[in-house]
Amino acid sequence: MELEFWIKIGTISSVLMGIVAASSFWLWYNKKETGNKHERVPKGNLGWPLVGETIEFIACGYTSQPVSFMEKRRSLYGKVFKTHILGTPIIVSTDAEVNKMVLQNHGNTFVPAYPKSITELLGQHSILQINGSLHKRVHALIGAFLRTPHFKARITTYIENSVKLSLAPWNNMQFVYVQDQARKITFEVLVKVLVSVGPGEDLNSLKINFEEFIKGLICLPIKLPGTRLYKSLKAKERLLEIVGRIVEERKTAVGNSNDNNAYNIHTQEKERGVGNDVVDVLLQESSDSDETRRLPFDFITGNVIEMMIPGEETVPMAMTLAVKYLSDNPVVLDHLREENMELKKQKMIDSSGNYAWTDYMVSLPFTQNVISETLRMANIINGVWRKALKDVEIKGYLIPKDWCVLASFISVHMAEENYENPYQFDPWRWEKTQTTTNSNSFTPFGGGQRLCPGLDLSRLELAIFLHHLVINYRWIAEKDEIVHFPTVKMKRKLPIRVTSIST
Ligand code: HEM
Repeated sequence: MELEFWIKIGTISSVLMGIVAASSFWLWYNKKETGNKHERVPKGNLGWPLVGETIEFIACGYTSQPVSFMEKRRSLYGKVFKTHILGTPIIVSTDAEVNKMVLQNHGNTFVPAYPKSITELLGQHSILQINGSLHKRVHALIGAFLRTPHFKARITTYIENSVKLSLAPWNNMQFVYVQDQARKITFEVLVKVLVSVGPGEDLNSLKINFEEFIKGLICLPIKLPGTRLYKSLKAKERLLEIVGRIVEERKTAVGNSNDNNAYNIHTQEKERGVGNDVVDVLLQESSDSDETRRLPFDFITGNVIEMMIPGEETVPMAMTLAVKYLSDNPVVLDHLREENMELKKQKMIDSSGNYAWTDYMVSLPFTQNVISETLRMANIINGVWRKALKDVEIKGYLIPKDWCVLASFISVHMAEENYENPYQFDPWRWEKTQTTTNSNSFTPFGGGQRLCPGLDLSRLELAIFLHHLVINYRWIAEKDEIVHFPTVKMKRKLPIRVTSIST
């Protein structure tokens, strides 16, 4: 009994000593960072040892105002401050100009920084992780391909068909769960863009395994059998197998149809991004006459899967939140319906009746404003993380080498100084000359070297979805809430009851 007592006392003392030692280190570290050269490091508080200010950060993510974590510190320390969240000390910028400088990344000072579980799952050649000239080249190839008239025409028709097919049975459903329906539509489109796989067995396997794969993006970075990370890595192996087989078949088919290898095309054509999907575009690069520039097979298969990550959750969440905001703002919905009914009428008069890319992207200005306003308020990607490769000074703030920076988009999008009544869903604000989608204060798709190449594709998908939704249906949304952590979601997947509009 006595021995047990002393063991307990011994254990408690060791734990206490550990806490004291960690706290002393922490105080020293905090002081070190604010002293001498680090006077110019932004002010702030690194919080508790190990956890820093993570608990408050996460707690705010579960409220209706996740930006309150940033706002509180901004009012205490200024627009750029330091904190310690999710296992790392970090400098947070809520300043549009500082964010711009970080994103522009002159002199390649900043590299993407992700939690360990994400880097484990991404693979070292992922477009999301690579830097320098290879990144520039791959980014430009994908961007150029997605801008080709050939791609725009094909994908417009494909998305239209996919949306119409998905919306058709809504009339017979008691509740439509918008979040699920939107996910189904957008995953099909994404897979079409990347590997041209249509509905069927391969699409189902890709969907099942991709869902398993992304569950591990935010988890404990332990790779033992049975752990979340391990299961996700296994799912990625299965994804690589499926995509690998498709890429192999494509290579063989092209090789058989043309002895000179159809992928060995003229450089100018490559720059124009000719091809039917991202696999085609990357395969063209794997046959470059300059051996040093050839993209290896693993690079192509890995990247096709990794490019699904930024596209898979973002577009369906934007669709879902657009429906949510429209349900809460009937005047906006009426105006949106009017504009889209008008286009429909015009198309019925027009002999072909077909819609083109420009119909959705140019001829529906109010719809595009609804999309901009949805992206501003939804903050589906609420900011990006970077790591400084050297000491860098921006607007008088010093970001020391090896520190992480969070360029917080949500803080800029929800600040009164940038948007009047920022919590009001007001698509008309985009008609005012000073509010433009090209400004530093509007960055839902990031900016600079890593500006989202799927920007126009996302706007197109959203416009097609909204068009066919509002011309065909009226709806009443059930009560639901937006959750902001770890990613933006609707608590109940946004159930709505629809009635069709008879024409
Ligand atoms: C509403 C929808 C979307 C939003 C809000 C969004 C947002 C973003 C943001 C903020 C970045 C920059 C990340 C960074 O700087 O580290 C990004 C990058 C990227 N996005 Fe999107 N995205 C969307 C849709 C898509 C789609 C549909 C695709 C697929 C074609 C896509 C593909 C990519 C890729 C490949 C990158 C990496 C670019 C690079 O690092 O060079 N995104 N996206």
